[in-house]
Formats: sequence, C-alpha cells, structure tokens
Amino acid sequence: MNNQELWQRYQDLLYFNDDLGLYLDVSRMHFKDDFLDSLQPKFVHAFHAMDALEKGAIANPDENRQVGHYWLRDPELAPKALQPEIIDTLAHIENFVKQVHSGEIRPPHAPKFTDIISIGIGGSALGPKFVDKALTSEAPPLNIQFIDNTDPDGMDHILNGLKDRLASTMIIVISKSGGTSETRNGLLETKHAYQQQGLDFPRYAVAITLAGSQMDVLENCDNWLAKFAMLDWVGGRTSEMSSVGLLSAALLGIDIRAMLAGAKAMDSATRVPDIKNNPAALLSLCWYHACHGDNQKNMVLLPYKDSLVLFSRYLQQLIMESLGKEKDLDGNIVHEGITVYGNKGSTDQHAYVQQLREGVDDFFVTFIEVLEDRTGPSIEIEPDITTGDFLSGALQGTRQALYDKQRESITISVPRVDARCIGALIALYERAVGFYASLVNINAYHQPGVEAGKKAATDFLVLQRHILTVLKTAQHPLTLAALAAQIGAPDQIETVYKVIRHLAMNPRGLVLHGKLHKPSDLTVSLTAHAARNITAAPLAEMA
Ligand SMILES: O=P(O)(O)OC[C@H]1O[C@H](O)[C@H](O)[C@@H](O)[C@@H]1O
Repeated sequence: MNNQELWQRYQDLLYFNDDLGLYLDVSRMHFKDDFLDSLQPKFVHAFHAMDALEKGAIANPDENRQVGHYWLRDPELAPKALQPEIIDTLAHIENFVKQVHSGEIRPPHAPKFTDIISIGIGGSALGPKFVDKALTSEAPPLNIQFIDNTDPDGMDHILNGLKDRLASTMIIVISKSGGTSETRNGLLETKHAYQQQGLDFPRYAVAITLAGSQMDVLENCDNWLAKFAMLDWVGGRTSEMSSVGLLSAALLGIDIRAMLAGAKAMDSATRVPDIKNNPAALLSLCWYHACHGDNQKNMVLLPYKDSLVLFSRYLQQLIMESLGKEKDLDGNIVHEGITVYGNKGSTDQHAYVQQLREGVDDFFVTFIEVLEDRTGPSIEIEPDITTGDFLSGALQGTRQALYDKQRESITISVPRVDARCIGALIALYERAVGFYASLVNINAYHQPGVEAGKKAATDFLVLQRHILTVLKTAQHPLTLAALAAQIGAPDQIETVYKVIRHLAMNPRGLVLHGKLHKPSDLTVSLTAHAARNITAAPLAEMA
C-alpha cells in the first residue's frame, strides 16, 4: 500500500469519540476490506449477547451468575432490586473517605490515618494498583502500599518499612470470596505485626468482601473499622469500579465520580451496534484477525506514559483469565487465549523492540498515545524540540519501523491521563473482552483453570505435614526414600526432596546428615524442640 492509500485507509478506519477525545486507529492491522463484512453475523450475535448480559441474563452459566460490572457506572440499568446496593455502597465509600480525610475517623493513637496497606490478589489488587500508579498525585492524602502475595520477604519489606507509622496505617483487606490463601496470609501476618506493637488490629482494618464470606465470619469483620459490600455479580477482574477499586482510589484523592463517568461514556459508545462506530467492536475485530485460528499472535501493550506502566499487568488478568479457555460454550476443545505483555514506551524500545522488528512475527502492538505531555510548558531540549516531542517521536517512529517490516499495530490516543480517561480505558477493554468471547464462543466470566494449581499447592502442603509428623516420631534419621515410603507416597521422592530442601533453608528445626545437593545420600531428622512443636490440625484447601 503506498502512502496515499495508507492515509486513505487511516481516515476510513479512524474512530473518534468526541465525548472522551479518544481516537482508535486500526489502519495498521492487515485485515482486508471485506473482513469487517465477513464478521458482521458474528457481531450481530455479540451485540445481542452483550445486550442480554446488560439486561441481567445469566452470562456466567457455570457459576449461575449475572455479570453486572456495567451497572456500577449506571445503576439505572441494573435490575431494580440491585440498584439500592450500588447507590448505597458508593455513598458509604464517599462518606467514609470524607471522614477519614477530615480526621473524624482516625486511628486510636494518632490524629489521622497517614498510610494504607491494601491486601488482596488478582482482581482484588491489580485494578487498585494500576489506578494508584496512573492517577495518584505527588501529595496524596494518604500513601498506599500493596501486599499481593504470600512472600514473607515482601511483607517484611512493607511492614518493617512502615514500622513507626503502623499506628496510623489503615489496612484494607480485599477478597471477594474471602477465602483466598495469599490474602488470608497477608492479613494474619499484618495482624501479628499490629499485635506486636500492642495495636488493636480491628480498629485499623477495613474489609471488602462478600457478606458472610469465610473472612467475614472468621475475622468478625462487623467489628472492624468498616466493612464494604462486594457484590456477587461483579467478577474479580471487572471489579475496579466497585468498592474494590473505588475505596482506595477515593482515599488517595482520586476523583472516582469522574472515573465512573468516563466508564459510563465508554459504555454508551460501545453499545452502538455498528462495528466501525464502536471502539470495543473494532478492537475485538482486530484481536480476532490477529489471534484467532492459525494467527495466534500476542498482544504487546505499549503505553507511552510512565503512569500507565501497570496497564498491561492489569490487562493480563482481564484478558488472559477471561479468554484463556480450554473449551468453548459447546464443550469443544479450543484452547483459546491471547497472551498480553508490555510495559511502556519508549523504555521498552531499548529492550525487546529489537525482536519485534526483526525477530519472530508473533505479536501485534497496541500503542497508547497520550497527547498532552505534561501540565504546563516544557523547556526545549534541542531547538524547537521538547522531551515530550521525543516521546511522541519515539512512538511514531516505532509504529512506522514496525509497519515497514509488515508488523501490525493498533494506536489508541487519549488527551491526557485523568480519572475519566482511566475509567474509559478500563470500560473499553472490558467490553472488547466480552465481544471477543462471543466471537469465539467461550465463557469469559469463569476461570476453571486456576483451581488446578491451588489444589496441587494444597497437596504439597499436606505432604509437608505428613513428612513432619513422621519425622517427629522417627527414632533415627531417615533417607528421602524412607520418608516417602513412610508417608505412603513412595513415588513422590522428588516432592519430598523439595519440601526438605525448603525447610532446611529456614529455621524449622531440621537436622541434615549429608549434602543438600546430593539427595540420594541425605538423611533427615528433627531437633527435639522442633519435634515437640508440630501441630496436627487439618490443612485448609488453598483457595
Ligand atoms: O477476591 P478474591 O476472592 O480473593 O479472589 C482473588 C483472585 O483469585 C483467584 O484465584 C481468581 O483467579 C481471580 O479471578 C481473583 O481475582
């Protein structure tokens, strides 16, 4: 295609949303003109399915659940019975935040809360982290940190770092199910840190969970500083605009009404049943072209803006947990999915873009361009050129260089990164995921595949328990083979070895005879002290 034809294609395909000032350019995707028409029947179905979902149909048949994240930004669309809880939760959040900011709600031994630790994982962490990085100002009312793993080092880093300010730190524990192990562990470790300082944990703790969840019951969250409803019909990965995302955002001083308004504006733009005039339809059409069937391309997300660096991580869950499915809705094995990676431009230009231009052609890029460089004027770095111009040049240059090598790209351009824009971007991708799922006939709203790893992790810990129980009563050191036999798992020596190696590297009372890296010569026993301390309580399944 010559430059003139390309310019024509650019204009023909360019989508612009006047309300949001958002452009979507799909001209550098190599689908043919008739591709759009050929997908029309599939889109008629996708538009219908989305309409039914918004009207309250059971869109997640496996879990027999409605899927209502769109109602969060436009409660009037929700079934009547659900409207009050959406409106009340938002009012509860705003009221609470106002009182925290004013000091009316304060910690027992300090005039105001200064910090937040947000504990949660997956959909209960990625949205709040992304929004914090994208929108928190230089001087927020509170500072936030996230515990989103069961890594003891990671927790120590945060809890020790905050040591002197723990007495003015609010803990927000987010778990829809209330049973996720990593989150439970973060909660228990944090509670322990508070107890060590003689602080009354419930007076610092805020819960976001389903009413009556395991966490709600075990921790008696009604006695905590506050408890916010998580709603059954909001999925974890689409929960940023529920209490999950809105509470921390509002505490950080982010305009959550603007975020909701941006999402609402995008929702109405992506309801238009016309592919070329619907940005989510256009996006999903590009994904279908690049990723479906034989074209299994990866999505490389390159926002040219530091504050959007976590967008790809956020989208990893939204897209890969929604679309990465073994079976379609008719039970056929399909192995669908789109791999998402990327950080930010121009930084990544100096890392893996070499491969994108010259190596394996297994990707398409989505550039995100932010038209406003910064608030206020810029100095000139070279005659007539600012740092922002360099950023803009880097994006346009990479787009062109990729195109010259027949590498595909999409470009989304937004005026600036503000709450409205972030709400709109989230809504855009949520809807594109929903459409794509219809196009390839899968359930985007369940995640059966994540259970296998959790089950295997529980099995591993059960085996560890058995090993320690055997060691406790052993009369002499045991080989790994003997240990495996005694726990009734003679074929699990490798797992036994992994357990022993981990325990040996930590102060758990293991006595090793032999070398850790020579498993066949190794014998193991326990110190008398450790042998006395082992409990026999049943292990809860990892969730
Ligand atoms: O919010 P929670 O119930 O703790 O769930 C946190 C996360 O855990 C899971 O394993 C799911 O795969 C995610 O979709 C979810 O967001």
